[in-house]
Amino acid sequence: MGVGRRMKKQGPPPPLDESKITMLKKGKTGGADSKSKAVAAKKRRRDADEEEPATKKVAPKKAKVNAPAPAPAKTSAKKVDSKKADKKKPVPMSDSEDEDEDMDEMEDDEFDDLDGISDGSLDSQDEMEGLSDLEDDDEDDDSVMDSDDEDDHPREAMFSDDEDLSDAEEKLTAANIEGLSRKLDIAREQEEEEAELELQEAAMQTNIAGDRPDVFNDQAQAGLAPDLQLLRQRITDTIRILGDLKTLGQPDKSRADYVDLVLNDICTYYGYTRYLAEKLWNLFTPMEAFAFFEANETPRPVVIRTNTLRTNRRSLAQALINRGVVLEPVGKWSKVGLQVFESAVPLGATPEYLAGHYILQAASSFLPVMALAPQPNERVLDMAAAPGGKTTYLSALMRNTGCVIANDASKPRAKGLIGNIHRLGCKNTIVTNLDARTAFPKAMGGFDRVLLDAPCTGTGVISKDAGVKTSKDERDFLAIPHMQRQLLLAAIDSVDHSSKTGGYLVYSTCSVTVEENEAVVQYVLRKRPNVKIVDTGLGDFGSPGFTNYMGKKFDAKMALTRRYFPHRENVDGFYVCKLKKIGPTVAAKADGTTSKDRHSHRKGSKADTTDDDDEVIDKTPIQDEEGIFGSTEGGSFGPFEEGDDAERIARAERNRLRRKGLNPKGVLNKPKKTKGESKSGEETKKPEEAEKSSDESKGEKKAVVKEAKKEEKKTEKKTEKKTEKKEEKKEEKKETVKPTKEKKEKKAKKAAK
Ligand SMILES: C[S@@+](CC[C@H](N)C(=O)[O-])C[C@H]1O[C@@H](n2cnc3c(N)ncnc32)[C@H](O)[C@@H]1O
Repeated sequence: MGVGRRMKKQGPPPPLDESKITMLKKGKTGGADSKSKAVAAKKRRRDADEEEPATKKVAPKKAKVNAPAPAPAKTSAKKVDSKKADKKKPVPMSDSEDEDEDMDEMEDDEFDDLDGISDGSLDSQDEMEGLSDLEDDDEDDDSVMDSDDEDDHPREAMFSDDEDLSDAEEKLTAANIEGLSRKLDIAREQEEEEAELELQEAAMQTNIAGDRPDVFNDQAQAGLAPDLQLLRQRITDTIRILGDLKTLGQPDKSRADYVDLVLNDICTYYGYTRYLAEKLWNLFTPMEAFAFFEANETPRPVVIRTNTLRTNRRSLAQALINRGVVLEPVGKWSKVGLQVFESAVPLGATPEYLAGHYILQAASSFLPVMALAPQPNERVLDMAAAPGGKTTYLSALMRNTGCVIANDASKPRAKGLIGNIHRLGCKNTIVTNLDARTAFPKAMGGFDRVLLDAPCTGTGVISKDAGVKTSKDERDFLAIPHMQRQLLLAAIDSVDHSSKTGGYLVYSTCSVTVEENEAVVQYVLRKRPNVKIVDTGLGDFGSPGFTNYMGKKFDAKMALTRRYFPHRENVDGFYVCKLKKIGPTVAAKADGTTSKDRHSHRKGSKADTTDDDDEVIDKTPIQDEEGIFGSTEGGSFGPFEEGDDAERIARAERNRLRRKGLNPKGVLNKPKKTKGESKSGEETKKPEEAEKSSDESKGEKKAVVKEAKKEEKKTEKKTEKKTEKKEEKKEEKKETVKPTKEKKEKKAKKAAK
């Protein structure tokens, strides 16, 4: 079965909904709620199984393997019906009333001084024709307000019932009946597929005594292209065996043998490098890893974000429906997202798009902004901002007040950023084009909040960019986390810990690897004890971050960080960590004395005179109820210094070349090619890849090569010295030989005489 057929079979992805999180999570994640979720999921499945007799049977996949007993399954029709019933359920009055009350309170307490601000947003709205539904706008404004104060009741704030959700859906249903019925058909098909998948899963989990499939004898005939269907079958068989190795495994084969086999098959079937396949495999149980690899083969749903600076979600939905777009609210977790199922018009060219009423934005990239929860009138830094999906959301949540500094190191990308800022009408935003590792907080500091949506390897967005499967190697997984650490340290130092409204920063990546997420956070916790991990306020959506991984322990609060996966939440793979700065960063001088906080530019403090060349290492002994923050007691992942990185990277580079059968000396000492000259073979990078890992990561790679060259030169010098010495010795020998020759000649002459 080819990739295309696989996709066809799976159909379009299901709508985004946190209630769809049913995947079992791996024990080794150490995630706080993973076990309970898994148990709940199992229980749901068991309950459903008891309620309903089997209506479908799984045919035996291979003659060789005994077919597992058919498990009872939920009928898809039932699922669809219950879904419909759910949809028709009105939002309980009490909830919405409560919410209104809450909002009133919030307005009174916190936003008394924002009259002018709402005027501002209405002004901009008035500019747009046909968008005069001020009541609606007020609702959306409220939605902006209640997304904050994460320290009080983050969950309620973020996941309170969406006041316009039920209304909007009713209207959408009436106006869009044909499209929605088509959508329901699609949903039904999907449910059927899901039911079948569940059956397959159940079949995989069935433990049949005496059934020991010999997957090792299934080797494809040498020299022939692999039969993808057989390969897939063997992957599922091997995963089943790994689930119960004792009963199903061959006595002479170890777990490592099976893992090796299935990893090779995954590489062949899905097209990953062995290095990346292994890295991703290690994040999950075998069964879940399979689900993850599968999910990477299908696109995520198309989502647009309503720009509340220009319109509100209800008006936007109506306008797009009139143009033949089939859509619905993205889920209760967002008040501005719309999931698009079908569109008769290109979404990037509608009049609403051009007027900046919405932006095409992956659902997962709403999350870091929601976690940061910027407040009106604050000063916010978006450190790596292009193309601006998150910047423009920040600006909207701040209702075009305060100031957002949107920075990006890439000039071409910064141009795209400016385009989006203009289109969406963000008037509180300034664009800078700086290397955030060194520019902040030197150029500017003292921000109330900082967002670092870091450049990453992109392992969370493989469905969008399949190139990641083969382009990311060991070098990238050393150089990119190195840059992420540098950026995050700069982000921390740019936050004003004494901000009255903030003092927060959010670190996010669209990658699922531990090196780029928990390990980076762990590193900065050690380097900056003046920050602590706090709740993201994103509720139960997503999974907790790893508190331990492959024997390495992280800070216990790492469970407060959130992970999102394509196969669990049907969103791009993503990581979100929220930090609170609780004290000043202190610069350590060479003589051991410390200077004052270097990030108080805003207040004109004299502390700004800190020597910028000093390495900033926070030595403030700040404690919380559990002891010193950032303590890595018992852990082994975090502590290492910048210098260590360079050495590790250089070593990895040499090893990589050797593994490829190349001579590191020859490759690394090659003279530099001039601009425009193409590089040879494996050194060539695709443009999109180059963009992803950014100019800066290229800089990192150059540094790697430089480092390696240094080492090579050292060894060259040594060998030169050795050969010099050898030659000297030879000369000496010659000289010692000469006199004996002369003596012999003299003797011979004498004898002749
Ligand atoms: C994941 S993207 C940001 C996406 C953006 N936040 C959004 O939502 O549209 C990472 C960005 O980091 C930028 N970048 C890479 N290295 C950087 C550095 N040293 N300083 C600032 N920006 C950098 C890249 O140019 C890229 O645009």
